[in-house]
Parts: sequence; structure tokens; C-alpha cells
Amino acid sequence: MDQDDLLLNFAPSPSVNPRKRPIKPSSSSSNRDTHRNGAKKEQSKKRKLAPSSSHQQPRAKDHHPSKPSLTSTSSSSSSSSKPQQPFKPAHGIISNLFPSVYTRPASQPEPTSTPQTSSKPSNAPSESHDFASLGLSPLIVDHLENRMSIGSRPTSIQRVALPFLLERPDHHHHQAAAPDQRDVLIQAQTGSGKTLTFLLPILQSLLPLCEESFIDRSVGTLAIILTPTRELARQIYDVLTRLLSLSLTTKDELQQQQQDEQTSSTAVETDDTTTAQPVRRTRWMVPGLLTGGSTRNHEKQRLRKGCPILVSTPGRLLDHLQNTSSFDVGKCRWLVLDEADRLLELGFKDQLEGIVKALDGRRRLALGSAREAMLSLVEADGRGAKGKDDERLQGGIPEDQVTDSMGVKWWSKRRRSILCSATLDDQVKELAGNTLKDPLILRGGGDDDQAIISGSKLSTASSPTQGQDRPASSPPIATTNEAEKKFSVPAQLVQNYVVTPPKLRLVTLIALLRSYLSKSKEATTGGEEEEEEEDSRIIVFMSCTDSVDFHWKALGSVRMDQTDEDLQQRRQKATEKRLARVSKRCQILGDVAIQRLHGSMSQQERIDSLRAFSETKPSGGGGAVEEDEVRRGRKKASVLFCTSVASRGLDLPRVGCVIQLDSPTEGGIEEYLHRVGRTARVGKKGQSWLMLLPNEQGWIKNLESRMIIQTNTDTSSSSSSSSEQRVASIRPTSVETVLRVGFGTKNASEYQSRATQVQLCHERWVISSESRKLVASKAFLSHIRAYSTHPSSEKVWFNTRDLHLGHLAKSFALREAPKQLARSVSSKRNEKDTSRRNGNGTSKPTDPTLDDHDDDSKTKRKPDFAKGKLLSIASKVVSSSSPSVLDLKGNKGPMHGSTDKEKETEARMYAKVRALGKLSRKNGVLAAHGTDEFQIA
Ligand SMILES: Nc1ncnc2c1ncn2[C@@H]1O[C@H](COP(=O)(O)OP(=O)(O)OP(=O)(O)O)[C@@H](O)[C@H]1O
Repeated sequence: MDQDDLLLNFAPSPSVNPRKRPIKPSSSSSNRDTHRNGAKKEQSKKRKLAPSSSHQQPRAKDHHPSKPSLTSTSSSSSSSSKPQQPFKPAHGIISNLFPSVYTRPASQPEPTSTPQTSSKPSNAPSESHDFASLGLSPLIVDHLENRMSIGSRPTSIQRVALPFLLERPDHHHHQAAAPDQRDVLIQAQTGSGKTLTFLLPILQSLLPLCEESFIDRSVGTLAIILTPTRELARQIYDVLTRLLSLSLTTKDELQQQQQDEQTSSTAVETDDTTTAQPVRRTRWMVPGLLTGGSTRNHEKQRLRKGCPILVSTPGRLLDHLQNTSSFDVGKCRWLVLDEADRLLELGFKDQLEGIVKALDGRRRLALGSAREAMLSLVEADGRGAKGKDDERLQGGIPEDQVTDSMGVKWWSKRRRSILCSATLDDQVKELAGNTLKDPLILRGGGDDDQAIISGSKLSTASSPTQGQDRPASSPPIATTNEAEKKFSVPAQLVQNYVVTPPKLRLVTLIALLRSYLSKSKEATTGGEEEEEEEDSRIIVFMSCTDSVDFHWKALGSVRMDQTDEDLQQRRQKATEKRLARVSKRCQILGDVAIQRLHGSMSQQERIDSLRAFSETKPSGGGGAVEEDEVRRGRKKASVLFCTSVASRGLDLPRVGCVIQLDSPTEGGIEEYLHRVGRTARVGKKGQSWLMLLPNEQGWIKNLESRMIIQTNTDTSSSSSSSSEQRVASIRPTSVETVLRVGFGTKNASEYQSRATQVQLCHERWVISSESRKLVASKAFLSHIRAYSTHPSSEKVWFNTRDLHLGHLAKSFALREAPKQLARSVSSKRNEKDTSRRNGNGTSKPTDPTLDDHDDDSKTKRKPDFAKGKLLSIASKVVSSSSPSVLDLKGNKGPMHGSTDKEKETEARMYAKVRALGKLSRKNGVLAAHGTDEFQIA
């Protein structure tokens, strides 16, 4: 990473030298500080805000208009002529972020200047195949190309799977389960177009029905798609809605019709049959969405009217299958389990099996009543034809002969199931065994000619159209042996990591965001490819909802140069806007929009948030540069802070960078890959950053050993290419480099000074109100809780015992180091008496990402007692560090000094956590997250 490339220029006026940035003297700002700081602090604040030392001669680059500014506003400064002092942290206000002589720990990698290069994309659409040749109807091909801007080229997994899944007209009336009627298990890397891989065959199979005049939506539900989260369900529903708006006639057909019309008008006599075109109706194909977002009654009404294609989360679907009698699924022909491994992780196994049983049951019932109806029809027909029919009826009418009241043989085809999964572990295999019949396992590789297709027992099978020349020895994307399991990552994804001391986490995150945003902004102004500048959206993953809330609120509120009045005015303005609930603007990042997403937000907020992230428009607000950017449709940068709820399946447009502030607490490498998979999708570029604490960096080796990249190597013959595998590497970058680049300077004292300003502003923001203290304290506490839930296999890298809690508190802008917690934890380290430890170990924290699941999700990991202890300690510490805000319910109260009350609160928390533990052991349903006194983060 060349740091010169990453200088920031957020000030609208290029003439402003940020070195001379004014410091608005504000009496109100000193009011916000604690009294012990007083006027002395105000003075030191001014010194701190002056970013450079007076004796330093700015380098040529420093005078460049793209010199970074930590504010997005600028004004002339009366203080600009003041001599500028090097930064010296004031004693008692803020502990040094940087020791006086900052030395990189030996364990930390050296800064690297390796240029970021990305390989040829491995999940891009194929250059040598098209949808039409795979058997896709011209109607759909036309629609994909002209209406959905997808193009005509399939991705690798589409090329492999569509020939198996698409029903072609000649198969329409076949009787038994032909080879193309087998169930399918799809495994492919992130961003490779799996959604269309199952939606296109569903749509194509229903097209013939569009020619029947009697078909309307009351036909019932013919296809069901199950997803683990509501967001994913909505996303698939949106793609489906766009697919179903397909035109009834292709361009060619339209031309043909026009020609025919002309011919028929000139001809004296015409043969009716030559001009007759089939009448197609798609209106009946109404998509439905069941995620528990609306009331049950409302959903029931919609189901009664009919939803031929339904997207749902499992809990809600099972609920309706059990309780909504008008829900007609007897003729269901498709069942898709998307993100099956995640469905299982979330504890939906029983529901999924329940759904399959319920669908089988409803089908049998529907078939039974159709048989009876046929029987009564035969009887009504009189005795004439009965002799022959009696014979059939006595032996039972075969399924494929049973017609419904409209004469359609729905039951001639068995229901097909498709299971999509990133992994193929024992659980997924078991689910596949219970839900799929004789499945094919289809995998999309990185190379057109290397896609892998296997039979049910992982034996090699052939694609109906392409399989003959496929090498049997093609390496699988994920082997079945757990320990050896390797995962394919998009070849073009550039993966990075930075090892950060805990107290630098906040400023490093901000520096990373600034670096990336400045880079994409430079691409905008520097005339690079259009594609580059548009990919200026960033997703930041965090371990828990409270941490997301804290970062979103802090970064969306902290101003580097504002008075309280400014803040009041901004707040007023913001509350007037509807989207202010989900979208803020971050001044430190150059007025970029920031959103958040986690499971404790209401459904509407989650939808609004995703919409705001995807559709971010320039902030307006004037300035010639900005107007120009508005006019050119640029400046669409946006940042989303989220928990793992956004890691699976979400296809958010133009995400160029993914940052993991916290490593995943569950799911390990798979979760890591799903998170980074939000970028570098379908052939696009992307980069990812993992932030690690020094004790965590051993995880990198583990990650690298489990990832592979498949690359294409063109051979001398232009028509052929071969694929090779290589190990994926994650590049280290030192924290100094990130900070230098992010804060726009090569000079150590200057970047440290700027980083300290930023940290200080956040700390001031936190101490300026009780509610903010609460937000920060809760985030800190929840973060530790979440950290303690890393599985035992990862404890070697992620152990709460290795956390420096005082420094970690800094990353939540908590000024007061929670000394008691630090002391308690270090004393526990030395504690050898395990029996005493066991005695206290009844508290059981639950999984930190629980609230990110749907309301009907379940917990699965067993908490351990040591974490409970930490929880108890942590809650005490937070109580002692901010006495007036420690009622975690949010009530300000005199908890200070009230040990009884403290114990009472703690006891209630223990009780709650124990109850959740019991519930989880019984596979109970956890609900109402975020509304509880002790929100399980
Ligand atoms: N053949 C294609 N050509 C171009 N774009 C495509 C093609 N197929 C799908 N896409 C687009 O690629 C994007 C990613 O698709 P999709 O969300 O289905 O990926 P995915 O494999 O399900 O990813 P994940 O594993 O992360 O869930 C979507 O925006 C989709 O419109």
C-alpha cells in the first residue's frame, strides 16, 4: 500500500491548509469536560488539535490540495498564526495512545510496501458459454440481458447446475424421476450467483403454466425458498420480483407477430393456426415473503389468496404449515434450502425436517382428495366407461395419472429439492440425507473447464451437456475431512490484516476507513475506471450489537471542531429526516453516510438501513465540488457497521472493502469467508482487512492453511485453459502504516498527534452525557462477553485472559480504565483453586450473535462457567467506573455505593443468563432480544 496514494482531501476548499485549521474556542465545550480538567485542559486541547510541530518543515506533499483534513468543514482561522506545538497528552485527561518512543512489538510485522495485486476473477461470468446454450428459455434469456442487466454469460456454478435443473419442453410430460429430476446440492464460493442458479429453473418450470387460461394465483404454492435470515429472504424476494416481471414476448417473437399480422392482412385467406401465438400470462406468478415482519393474520390473508412462489424463514413457514389451513402447498414442486449450513448453525434442523414432513403430508392429502374427486367423476360419468376405470381405481390410480379438478397432472413429477451450502460437513450431509433424494453434488470451480460435479456418494457424474471431457481428478473446493477442509476464495479478493494494540483499535479503524475512502475518492477525481469509484462502500463487522451501536453513534456524532450549539442544530435537522434513524453522516470520514445493521433493530429499521446503505446519495449541502459530484452521480460512499447478521448471502451493491474489527466469535473460517465474501463478487475487485490484537495473530496461519485460490492459466491453445490451485495469503500491514496513511502523513509525531485528536474527541463525546457513557460502557461489556464465547479450539488465540482490559476500554473511548476488572481478572489468573472457581461458575453467557438471528432462531453453544465469572466481574467494573449509569436498563440511578442494589442487579443477571442457558439446552426459542434489561449482545 503506497501511503502517498491515500492522502485524504475531505475539505471542500483546496486552498485550506489543515495545518492551520482553526480551533474554535468554545466555552461550552469546556463545560462538557470534567471539572478537574478545567481551563488547563482547554489549553492542552488547543495544543493537541494543532497537528504539527512548529519546527517541522512541511514536505511538498503536505502542501498538496489533497492534504488530509479531519473535518469536512473549513473556515479561516484566527489561531492559524499561532505557533504550533507538538502533541503532548495532558496528564490525567487521556493516557498516551502512543508511548513517547513508540516501538513496534517484535511480534508485529514490518510495514510492507508490496503492491496490492489481485488475480483474474474466479467468480466472474464465463467467457465461453451463454445462458441460451444451457437450455434457458429465450424469454428468460432476453429478460436477463435486457431488463435485469445480468448479461448473457453464466457464472461457473450456473453453467454447471442449470443443465441439471432446467426443465426443457421435451421433459414436460415425462413420468418418472429422470436424471434431470434428481435433487441437487450446490456448493460454490461467495458471490458466484447461486440465487439465480435456483430461481431460473423454478421460473422456467412454471412457464408452461402461463399458457393455461385457467391458471391464477389460487393454484397454491408451487415453490418454496427457505433462508436463515429475514434480510436474505427479502433480497431473494426482490430478485424474484424482478425476474417475474419478465416480458411475455421476446423481441424475435414480437417481430414475427408483426410480420404475421402484415401477411394476414394482405392475404385473402389465412390459415388460423399459422398465426396463432400462445397467450402467456405471468400475473398469476405472485411472489410471497414470509418472515414474520407482518402480523400472522395479514400473512394468512395473503396465503389464502395464493403465493405461487414463496420466500420464507423456517420458523414462520412451519408455523403457517401447522396453523393456516388455507395454505395450499399440496402441489409444491420446488423446495430450496439456501445457506443450509447456516440454517443448521442457527438450530433450524428440527424445523426443516418438520417442514419437509408437513409438505409430504400436504401433498399426500392433496393427492388423496384429487383421487377421490376422480373417483366421483368416474361414478358420475355412469357405467359406460366404468369397467376399465374400476380396474385402475382398485389398484389405485398411479400418482402420475392423478389430475386435479382442472385436469393438470401436478403429481406426475416429484417435488425437487435444492440445498445450497458453503460447506459439506456431517450436519449438512445428514440434512441432505433427510431432505434430498439421490442428490447430485454440484460445485462451481474457478475455471470454466474445471467445474466439479459429483454424484450422491461423491462419485463423479457427468453433466448432460458438458461433462464428458471433465477430468475425474478435479480437486474439490471443500474436502469432506473436517480438519483438512479447504475453502475456495475469490481469486481477485485482496486480503489484508493489521495487528493493533487494543488501545489503538478505534483510531486504527478510523484510519482504515479514511484510507479506503480517500482511495476511492481519488479514483473518482483521478479519472480511473468508473467501476473503481463506485465501489466505495465499506462494511465493518463487529462482534456484538452494542459495539455496533456505539461505533455508529460515536462516529456519527463526533465533530472535530464543533460547539454544543452546532450539535444541537445538527441534531434537530437530523431528527426531521426519516432516515436519520438509520443513517448518520461521519465528519471524520468526510461526511460519509454511515449505517448500522444488527438483530436488535426493528424489521423496518433493518430494511431502511440496508436501503440507505445501498442507495446512499450525496449529502448535498453545497460546494462547487460537491455539486459537481452530485451532477455526475458520484460520491456514493457509505459505511455499514454490522454484526454477523450481514455476513451470509447479502448481495449489497458495490462493496469494495470489508473490515473485520472483531474476528468472528463463531463459525471460524467459514464465517470469516462469508464476511469477506460481501466484496469481490461476480468478478468485481475487492479488498478485506482483518484487525487483530497482538495475541490473536496466530489465527492468520490457521486461516491461510484452510483457504485455496483457483486460478486460470491460459495455455498456448487459445481455446483451452487449465486451472491451478494455490494457497491464499493474507497480507500484513503494520499499524503505523495504516495510521500514517489514514491520517495522511508520513511523519510519526504528526500521525500520532492526529490519531490522538480523534481519540480525544471520541472520549469527550462519551463523557459529555450519561447516555453516551452508557452506550460506551455497554459496548465494552458486551464486547468482552462476546469475546469470551470464542470456541475452545480458538482459545489459543482468543482468550479473555490475554485481554488488556484497560487498553481495550480505550477502544470504546472510555476514559476511565476499568481498573477493578483488570485487577480481578489478573488476580484470577493466578488463582489455582479450581474448586472455588467452579463454585462461582453458574453464570452462563449466551452466544453474542444470538440477537442477529430471526426471532425464531435458537442457541446452540454451551457457555462455560469462566465466562460467567467474567460477566459478573465486568458488570461490577462497569458499575464502578460510571456509577450513575450502571443500571443497564438505562435508568439513571444512584447505584453508586449501593452494594445491595449492585448485588441485586447482578443476581438478576445471573438468573437471566441461567434461564437462557436452560432454554438453549432444551432447544427453546429465544426471542425479544434487545428489549430485555440484560440484552444478550
Ligand atoms: N451470470 C451472471 N452475470 C452477471 N451477474 C450475475 C450473474 N449471476 C448473478 N449475478 C449477480 O451476482 C450477484 C451475486 O449473486 P448472488 O447473491 O446470487 O451470489 P451468491 O453466490 O449467492 O453469493 P453468497 O455466497 O455471498 O450468498 C448478484 O447481484 C447477481 O445479480
